[in-house]
Order: sequence, then structure tokens, then C-alpha cells
Amino acid sequence: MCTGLSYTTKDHYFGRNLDLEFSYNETVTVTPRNFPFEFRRAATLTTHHAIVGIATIAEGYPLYYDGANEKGLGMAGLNFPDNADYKPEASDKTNITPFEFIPWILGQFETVEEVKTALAGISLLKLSFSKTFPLSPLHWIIADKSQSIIVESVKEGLRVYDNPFGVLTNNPTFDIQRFNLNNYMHLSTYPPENHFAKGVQFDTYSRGMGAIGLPGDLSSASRFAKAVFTRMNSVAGESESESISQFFQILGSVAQQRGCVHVGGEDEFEITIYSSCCNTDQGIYYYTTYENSQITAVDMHREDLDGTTLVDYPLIKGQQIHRQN
Ligand SMILES: C[C@H](CCC(=O)NCCS(=O)(=O)O)[C@H]1CC[C@H]2[C@@H]3[C@H](O)C[C@@H]4C[C@H](O)CC[C@]4(C)[C@H]3C[C@H](O)[C@]12C
Repeated sequence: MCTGLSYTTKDHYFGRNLDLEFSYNETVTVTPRNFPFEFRRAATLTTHHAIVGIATIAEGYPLYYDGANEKGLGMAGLNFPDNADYKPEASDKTNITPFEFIPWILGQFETVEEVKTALAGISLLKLSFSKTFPLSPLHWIIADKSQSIIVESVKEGLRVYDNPFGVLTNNPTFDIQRFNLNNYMHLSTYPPENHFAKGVQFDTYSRGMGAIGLPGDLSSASRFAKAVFTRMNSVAGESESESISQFFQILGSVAQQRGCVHVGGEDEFEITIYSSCCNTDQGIYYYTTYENSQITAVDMHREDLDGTTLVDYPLIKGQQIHRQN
């Protein structure tokens, strides 16, 4: 499971937890403006916005998991098993495969408003990258500084939802995730008041009791409620340090610790492989990994953004300990 997040202080920050039991050798990948983006059924973008994000590079193509462009737009793909439904080629639409979707959007658009217009003309094509990289069942969060949307290609067609929460997890579909929040509207960051039984004295014996009932398990519906509560009540200063710290704290509230979620085999567990936070205004991609709590940064503007070749940095995965004596 995964959690995607968009959060604005003075700048806009966009990122995710990538929760999985294995990795595909993903790297922080910068795609410069003149790298030719080829699409299976759409015209090549010979020049486009530069992108920074995490991708697996296969046959010279950046298969992005998440990223942001130099104009401040962010986008991430999250698992959406059994619900994602990709389509045969549509003659009246631009056909984009799921693995091309992030480059196609981030390569061309600056705002969510522009993306919404473009989405009316596209269909997500049921076509794999290769035998090694078959189709992934995904849905996407796309965000700029002021708004966020969710895109889901389901049996009924392409669904686009406004997302006032700036959060996405996995199943079920976004309309159900949103509806489910009705169950939590009574939760509060303030101490509770007695509406339970008139005339009975209760003891507010602990801080945080106003949010008793907020789920703490790692299922996707529970992570959605937890992350929305944390994100919507979040208070952060405007500096870069305060903003990225708060961003990683929000992601940390729904991170997966090894041992808590079995997947298949007795010794197989889903973990938060990496957490990312891109300052989309500055083009700086920050990340931590499961074993490396130190924040590492890749600044796209330190690369030749007018170049034609991909630049990739392997994730620094080992714990970096700063000794004080
Ligand atoms: C599985 C990843 C999402 C994390 C997640 O939600 N896991 C939860 C699993 S579950 O719900 O609990 O079962 C997704 C996010 C981005 C995906 C990758 C990107 O889409 C890029 C390529 C696309 C290729 O088609 C397949 C390999 C791949 C390299 C994808 C593998 C995998 O599906 C990734 C890594």
C-alpha cells in the first residue's frame, strides 16, 4: 500500500510513501527538457517540461512512480488492484499507456486546471511496457500549489475527482474513501466533551482523547482516514526545514514497519521502502528510505535541464548516523 500527499505552506510540497515488499531498482531520475519522450500511440514530445522524481529506468525509458515538473505540478501512481481497468485503443481519444501517463502529464502541463481539460481527451490504454514490466493497476494523485485531483480508470471509464484532502491511498475507489470519512467527522484535536450520558462525570485522563476512534491499522481505508486527519489539522511554519519536517511527519503517521503487514510468505512483509517530499516550487526532491532516516536531496536545477539524457541517482539506503562525540 502507499500514501500520496500534497501540502502547501509558503511553497508546495508533493510526495508519497512507497510501501512494498521488494524494489525495482528505482532511482531519483531527472528528465531534462530535450530528452525525447516517445509514446506508443501518441506523438513524441521532443521538448517538454523537465521532471524530477523516482523511476525505474528500463530500455532507456524512465518508468516514473512519482515526480514533479519544473512548473510546480506533481503526480504519483498508487496501487489500485481489481479496480483499475485500462481500455482498448479508442479512435476518438489520445491513447496513453499507464506507464506513459506521468511523463505525458508532467511533460506538458503546469496546473491541475490544464490537466483537467486534457483528461477529457485521453483514454488509458491496456498495453504493457514489456514482458518484464507488465501493466500495473494504478490510480493517480495530481496536484499543484492550490488543488489536487484523483484519476481512476475503472470499468465505467475515466473518473476524475476533486480531492480537497490532498491525500490518496489505495482501494477502494476515491468516492468510497471520501464517503467513509463521514464516519470520523466527530473526531477532534480538542479534548472531548461529554455527549455520552447526561449527569455523569467523566475524566479526560489523557491528551489526544478527542481523536479516539481514528484508525491506526495499516489498511488503505484506515490510512486514508488517518492521513487526512493528520494533514487537515497539520500546523507548520513556512521555512523549508519546518515544511519538509512536517511533510515527513504526516507521511510517518501512516508508514509501514517491517513485521506488521504480512504479504504471502511467512517472512514477507510490506514496508515503507521510501518516503518522498518534492518542493515543487524549487524543484528539489527530498527522500528518506526504510533504513536511512537522514533526508537526502536532489535539486533538478543543479542538472543541465536543457540536456537530452536522463540523470539518475541511486537511493542512499543505509542508515546515516551523525555522531556527536
Ligand atoms: C506497487 C507500487 C505502488 C505501491 C503500492 O501501492 N503498493 C501496495 C501493494 S498492495 O496494494 O498493498 O497490494 C507501484 C507504484 C509505481 C509502480 C511502478 C511504475 O508504474 C513504473 C513501472 C510500470 C510498469 O508497468 C510495471 C513496473 C513499474 C516499475 C511499476 C511497479 C509497481 O506497480 C509500482 C512500483
